Amino acid sequence: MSHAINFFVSSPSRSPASLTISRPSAFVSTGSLRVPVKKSSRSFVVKASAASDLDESQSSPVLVSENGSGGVLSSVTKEYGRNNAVASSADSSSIEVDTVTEAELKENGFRSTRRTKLICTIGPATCGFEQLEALAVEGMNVARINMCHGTRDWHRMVIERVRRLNEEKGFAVAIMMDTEGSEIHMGDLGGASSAKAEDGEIWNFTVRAFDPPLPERTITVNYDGFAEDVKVGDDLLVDGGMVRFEVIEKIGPDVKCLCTDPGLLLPRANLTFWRDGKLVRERNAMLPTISSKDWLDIDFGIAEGVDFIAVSFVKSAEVIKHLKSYIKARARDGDIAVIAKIESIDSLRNLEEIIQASDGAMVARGDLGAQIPLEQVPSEQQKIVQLCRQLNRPVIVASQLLESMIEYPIPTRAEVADVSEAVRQRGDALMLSGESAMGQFPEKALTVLRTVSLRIERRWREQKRREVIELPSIASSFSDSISEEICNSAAKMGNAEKCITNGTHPCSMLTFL
Ligand SMILES: Nc1ncnc2c1ncn2[C@@H]1O[C@H](COP(=O)(O)OP(=O)(O)O)[C@@H](O)[C@H]1O
Ligand SMILES: C=C(OP(=O)(O)O)C(=O)O
Ligand SMILES: [K+]
Ligand SMILES: [Mg+2]
Repeated sequence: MSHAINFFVSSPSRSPASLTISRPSAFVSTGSLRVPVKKSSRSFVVKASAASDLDESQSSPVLVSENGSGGVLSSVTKEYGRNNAVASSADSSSIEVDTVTEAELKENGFRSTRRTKLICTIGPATCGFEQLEALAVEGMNVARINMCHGTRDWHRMVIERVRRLNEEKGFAVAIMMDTEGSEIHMGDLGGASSAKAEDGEIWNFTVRAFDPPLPERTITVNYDGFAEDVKVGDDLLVDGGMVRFEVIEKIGPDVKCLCTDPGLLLPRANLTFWRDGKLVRERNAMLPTISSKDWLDIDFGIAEGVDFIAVSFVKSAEVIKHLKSYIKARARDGDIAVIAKIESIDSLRNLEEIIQASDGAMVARGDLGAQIPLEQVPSEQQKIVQLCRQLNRPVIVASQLLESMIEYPIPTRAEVADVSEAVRQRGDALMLSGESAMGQFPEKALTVLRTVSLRIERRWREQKRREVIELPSIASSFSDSISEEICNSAAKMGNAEKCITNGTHPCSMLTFL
């Protein structure tokens, strides 16, 4: 048994448009959840329905035109005209399309079969209307805004642009708001976009507040207990170990640290400290998952009608349940899907109940890799993805999928293998972070995600065609079992025949004769 979870974004001008996240599961579907988007009276539906995820007619995202006929976004290629948002089709009910390239249009006959959804973190590199449109054309399904960065006015501007893109150009891009969470992190570097820490340099980590500019080699820390909690000899990991320091001296609110692994410091990067090879987490465990600032951001998200709220550093199911009832009481026309970010040891400990309580989960590998040994991250990813599939929850694989593309136009082969693996595991969505927020090649990175996803998905379909059908025996009498054998043989031969027409070696048919 398999089924699909559909993400619909319907707009008054062109409704309903839907995005489908589909995946097989041994479990029966759970029903549907309708979420309103107030400003544009757009609605968002998470709906489960019976469908095979390898069935092209069921698994592809759908954009449907005003009159209900299937259509394709004309803005995807110059050839199809940018102003006319929807093209008509002969068979209105069966055409299912996504944003597609011209090549895909030709190859698939106006049908995109991509089931893996693509999420882009929006930042300075992609917040312009045209940049957002370029991402939508490349296949962005969800725009993510990270409340760790930027002001609410900035995020509102991005939300308005995405809504305008949907209304004017016919896209169906959803909005995901990601909470800051109350983990320990650095300040904003006094306005600098980054700072380089070199091997052997001494930096001052302090809880004192400064007016910009900051004194040289100074990092402010958001957590008052920081200087108290660290000890001389502790390792201080920035952004999950991208830069590493050793604590060498404590002077009141200042902590002097020696850079032992050089690298680029980014504003508001996360900080973790390790003692004797173990993460120090006593204080972290006491911090609330949703801080008072996060609650204000959540109110903002509800007022703006975001489609998803991703909760950072979830520790238990309780916080998800609390947030869901909070949203239910406040969101006017419905609901907002709550995504649990799995990025801490606590979330791994309470994984099943957290996923059960959530509408979906994110494997947030960036911070997860700072909390557990790096070599454990791939197996945890696999476990989370599998569990989400069993529990019928969509799952996002996030962080560093194409990290090198922040600077370079092509990915490393290892990155391509990582993306392929996430799709092969049947992750429902892949997410770009720095690659799209502040990288030099956001569109190219998205193209890599799209093409790799399509390639792996095509492979499943080919494999599926070759699969030997296992048909359970259900006959209760001798004559029924004869009928059953005949039917089973016919089904197997039909399947084998399909293999031949698809180029499979005819010898494979022998198995069925
Ligand atoms: N709204 C924003 N304004 C400015 N910079 C941003 C914004 N969103 C993201 N960025 C930049 O992109 C980087 C990667 O984004 P993301 O992964 O969402 O954040 P983080 O690295 O804090 O987890 C951030 O470190 C930050 O430098
Ligand atoms: C997605 C993640 O969270 P954020 O980018 O908000 O730190 C992560 O840690 O992998
Ligand atoms: K965040
Ligand atoms: Mg994180």
